[in-house]
Amino acid sequence: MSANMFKAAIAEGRPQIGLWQALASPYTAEICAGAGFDWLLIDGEHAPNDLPLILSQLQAVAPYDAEAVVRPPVGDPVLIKQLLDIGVRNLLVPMVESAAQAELLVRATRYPPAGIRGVGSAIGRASQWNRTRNYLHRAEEEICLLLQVESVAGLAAITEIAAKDGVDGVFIGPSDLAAALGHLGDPGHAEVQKAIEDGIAKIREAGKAAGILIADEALARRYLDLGASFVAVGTDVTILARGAEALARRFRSTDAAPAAGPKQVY
Ligand SMILES: O=C(O)C(=O)C[C@H](O)[C@@H](O)CO
Repeated sequence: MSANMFKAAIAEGRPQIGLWQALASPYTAEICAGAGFDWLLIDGEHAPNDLPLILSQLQAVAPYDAEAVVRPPVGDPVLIKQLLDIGVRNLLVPMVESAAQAELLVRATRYPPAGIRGVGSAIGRASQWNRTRNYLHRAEEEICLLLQVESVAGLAAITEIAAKDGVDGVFIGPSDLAAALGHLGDPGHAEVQKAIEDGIAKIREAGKAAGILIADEALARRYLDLGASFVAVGTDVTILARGAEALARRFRSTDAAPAAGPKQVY
């Protein structure tokens, strides 16, 4: 079993720069895997990713240095079992709000007696279908569990969540946190920024890795300076959408009507 270099790097505080994957495509995931990022977040919460599609993206990224981090739509131990069995080694679990929830999520990543992960390594990609020697007793050391704090309750419990044995890092979700603090759509609001910076400090005080997703370069560098060690700095969707729009504008005559957006069919 190869060592999880991403887990080791964030444990040592070595910055890991990531890119969000929301196009739900192994083809674009492979393009991004060769772009030079340390990690790619395969989003099962807000992108149309199901288990087979996540598997195909894991396989597409596997030959590259970029480490895949997968976000399930919810912190469900059954779904976590399935993700671990297809070979996910790094989990980012959304909306964690208590130490008790963190404890359950740690147990979901561990086999008995330490945890509740069901044993299916014989038919799982994670063990290379039992080609990996002693997988059952070694799996835990290479699994990286990252929990998201992005609500008022989560902020109140951030120290206890971060301190939990088995939690490798805490990610602050700026969009949901802004909404929770009454600033929907405005993660740059001073109150949100203070909560983020206080949160990073508390995660670091607990001796754990702090992470975030922020497309603003100045803020990303600010958080890295504050000690965040897994920072996603953009999304594949945004790169494609804004890049395509900018290119189209370069060739559209200035008096042409602006491109019509999609009919509101949803
Ligand atoms: O709350 C957040 O911000 C996140 O958790 C990241 C977002 O969910 C991501 O989808 C980008 O908007």
